Amino acid sequence: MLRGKALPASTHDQRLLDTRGSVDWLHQDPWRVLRIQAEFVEGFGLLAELGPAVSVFGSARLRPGSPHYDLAERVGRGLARAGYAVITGGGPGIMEAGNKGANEDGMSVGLGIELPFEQELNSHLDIGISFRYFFVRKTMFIKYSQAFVVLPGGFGTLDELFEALTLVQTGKITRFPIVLVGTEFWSPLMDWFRGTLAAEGVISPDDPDLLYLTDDPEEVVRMITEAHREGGRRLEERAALEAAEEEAGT
Ligand SMILES: CC(C)=CCNc1ncnc2c1ncn2[C@@H]1O[C@H](COP(=O)(O)O)[C@@H](O)[C@H]1O
Repeated sequence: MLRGKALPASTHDQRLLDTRGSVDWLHQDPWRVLRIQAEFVEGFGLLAELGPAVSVFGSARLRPGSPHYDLAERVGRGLARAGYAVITGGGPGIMEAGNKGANEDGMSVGLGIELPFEQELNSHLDIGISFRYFFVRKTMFIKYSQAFVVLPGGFGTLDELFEALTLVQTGKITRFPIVLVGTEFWSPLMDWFRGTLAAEGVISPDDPDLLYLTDDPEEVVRMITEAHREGGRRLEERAALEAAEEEAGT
């Protein structure tokens, strides 16, 4: 309820119907909420029936010919052949390589981001969506994939890695393997986790074990499928135990 001086100078109807007015309001936060909502609706709608999927992250800057590009392509192919859709940021570099590998044998998805410079989704996609908001896009990666594979990359890649790691560490997502590909690139980070973060007591000693580390695309697929199989088995065991307890009246 609004009274007296709190009353606005015009009504919602007036502002809707008066097309001659200023359009500054288009850029105000209440309107943005609807755009944000629209991005969620579009993303949820397009991805709802995707099936099992793995997100592949890595540098936008590495080009064909780089060993990491080649590795990402092989990872994408392996995941697709194992029945996983591959989701990337839809851009160039490692993202493009992951999509390219997946495209022939499975579903290839790109969740792009609007950037200050012109940027197109790569051409190896079955489903491509461009987001305005980073946080909406990040929700899609987490919601629609069951594992993250992280190849060498810069700040964008680290942001995606640390978000998933925090969600797993705090129990917000479970049965969610995170695989780092590129032992030479990632080992210094793992050493820092153990030698500094765990040693200083700012993470638990076993937190670094939340990450798998490998150079082998086949092992990436094996680690993910085994983690999912193991997680599924544990869920079934728990359900059976609960059913038995219920039957016994305990
Ligand atoms: C050439 C160039 C800089 C293009 C940027 N174009 C991009 N298009 C889509 N996703 C991106 C882009 N840049 C960063 N990202 C996101 O951040 C990660 C890569 O960032 P970086 O290059 O490691 O830090 C990707 O996994 C992706 O999800």
